[in-house]
Amino acid sequence: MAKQAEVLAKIEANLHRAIQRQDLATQTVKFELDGQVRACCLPKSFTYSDLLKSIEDLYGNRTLLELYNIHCLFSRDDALRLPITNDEDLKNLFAIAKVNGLNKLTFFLKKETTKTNSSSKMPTNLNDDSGTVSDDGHNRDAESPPPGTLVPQKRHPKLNLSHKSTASHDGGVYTPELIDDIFSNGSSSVNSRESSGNSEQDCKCRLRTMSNNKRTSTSSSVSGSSYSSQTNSNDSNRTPYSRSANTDRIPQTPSNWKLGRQLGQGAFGKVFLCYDVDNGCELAIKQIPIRGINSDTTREVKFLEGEINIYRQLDHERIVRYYGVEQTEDYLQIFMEYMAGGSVREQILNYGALTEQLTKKYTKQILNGLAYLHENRYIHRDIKCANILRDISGNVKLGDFGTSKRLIAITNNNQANSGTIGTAHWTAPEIIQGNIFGRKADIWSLGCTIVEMLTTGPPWQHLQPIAAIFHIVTSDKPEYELPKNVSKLAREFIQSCLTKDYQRRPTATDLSIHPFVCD
Ligand SMILES: Nc1ncnc2c1ncn2[C@@H]1O[C@H](COP(=O)(O)OP(=O)(O)OP(=O)(O)O)[C@@H](O)[C@H]1O
Repeated sequence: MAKQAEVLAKIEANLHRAIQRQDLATQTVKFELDGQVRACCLPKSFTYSDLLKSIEDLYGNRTLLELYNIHCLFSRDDALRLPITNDEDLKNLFAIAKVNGLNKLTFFLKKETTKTNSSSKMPTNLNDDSGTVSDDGHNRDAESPPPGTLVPQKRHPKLNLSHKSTASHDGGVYTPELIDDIFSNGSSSVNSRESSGNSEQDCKCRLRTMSNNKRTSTSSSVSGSSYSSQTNSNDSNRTPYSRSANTDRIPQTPSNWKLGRQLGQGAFGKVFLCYDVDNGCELAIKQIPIRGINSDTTREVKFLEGEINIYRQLDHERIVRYYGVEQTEDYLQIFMEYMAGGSVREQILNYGALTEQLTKKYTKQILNGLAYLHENRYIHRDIKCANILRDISGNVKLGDFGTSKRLIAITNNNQANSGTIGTAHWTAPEIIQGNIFGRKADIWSLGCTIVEMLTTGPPWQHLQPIAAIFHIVTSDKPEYELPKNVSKLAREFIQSCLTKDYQRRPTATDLSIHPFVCD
């Protein structure tokens, strides 16, 4: 009997060791194509051709011919996706995964067109093992799920934050960096947000706590444009989109308007001038193509609509005002305050790096906007010169807050291969490591943005996005070279923004008393 138990124990130990060996040699890799999530096992250091082979096995060989690009998800809350195009990208990816202790990689696959018309596009002799594909790319005819199919609920990797966060599907919401934050002011609303899980409801809750005295009054430094959204006790300065004086001044979405000239193009869509026929005002409108989106994306659009309706209530002289959102068959249209000077990115492209004097002025104004967002428990998530917009008087405001993550999901796009400069280089290390997405991440991005203003590019500007994010997580200090005449104070300010440990990184309020901006 004892002998039998001994033999059984030995077999069990051997089995255990074998399983462990197996675990070390392979890893689970997850794929998502048009909402179809599948997974397979690949060797620990697989090659680009292994990756393509797996995609072919899981989705059918014609998929490869239609594939536009393969993106890897780099942060656990889906804020950063980067293209994987060769073995070099994969090598960087493995290195980042190793540093971050990631065992599961997720790849997003995007087809050239959302509407798949495979029969006309594909050679007829191709071996198709995936059944017919419908307009939304879903496999309708397959009798049983294809190999590697995962249950749909698993679409987004669950956040595994070391601290409490607000609802995971929120856009630019607050995540406390420190455990103290959870129990300090606003803890009850954090809890209520977590329990409701309804982004619009939750944000309303939060905004109700915004006090009117936090709003700054219109100053002479602000644009003289009649569309400026500054609040003031004097209602004569109110935007035409404001409601009556005794409401919270939530701007109305224009209902009768004409499309004007194109102002610019970003990763997710085009921005146009928009003329409100009823009151003669000009706004900016961002049009994001959504024709042919699948049901997962429809859900993201709904969330974004809810969030923008909340952001409409944010009202500060350093924040570009949102005027609402509208959905048509073809586009999601976001109405915003028109900033006649365009972005600081364009300013740099047209006129070169900024002087320290101007950088200081912009930094001060960006800090004011950030402090307001952070006090109200929002995170911008995408601070960079392309999202700092200028009015006609040469003052700046923060634009595009809170929408980046949602737009990545809606357009299944990333910014690195869209002709725009992307976001990877401005991303804080804690985001790439998947630890937390808090206010301090905006401070890191601010540091990168100041480097961008002074040198025309962020730290590690010469690197490809995936190599840049590898260096962000592995290097002790970001790599950049400021012009020789940049002052010691400016250098210190940038260094403190780029403190790798987010717990030691200063807040926007701390920085607002730094001598660089107080002088
Ligand atoms: N509110 C606005 N007023 C005036 N022009 C704007 C406004 N918002 C955007 N633009 C113009 O449109 C361009 C594209 O803006 P968009 O926000 O789509 O992309 P981006 O921020 O430049 O890049 P990315 O998509 O990578 O964030 C800007 O560079 C700017 O010139």
